[in-house]
Amino acid sequence: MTGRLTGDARKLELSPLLAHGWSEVEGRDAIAKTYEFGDFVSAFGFMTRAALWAEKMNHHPEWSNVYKTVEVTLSTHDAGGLTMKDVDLARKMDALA
Ligand SMILES: C[C@H](O)[C@H](O)[C@H]1CNC2=NC(N)=NC(=O)C2=N1
Repeated sequence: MTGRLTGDARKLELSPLLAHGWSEVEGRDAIAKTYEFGDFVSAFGFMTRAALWAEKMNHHPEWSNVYKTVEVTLSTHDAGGLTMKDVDLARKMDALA
């Protein structure tokens, strides 16, 4: 089980994500991003594809959808904070969006 990301490793892994629309969540060891799509079907299609990957990775987002918008928060519940699983899922979601 990979441990929580801390120190230089955390900075190294998070900085590219923070440069691409991800933000650290106040009061939680988590990252979040809001995706805006052209229409509802595109937003839901993204969620569908991302869900299949999340299941394959056995790592699942906390997310919500309102019309064209998908809000995503990632953290590893078993570790109580951010791990490489969150980084990997974030990268995959950005690739799918
Ligand atoms: C039993 C199952 O493997 C665990 O509950 C997995 C499922 N998906 C998960 N997703 C996330 N975000 N964090 C976890 O700790 C986690 N654990």
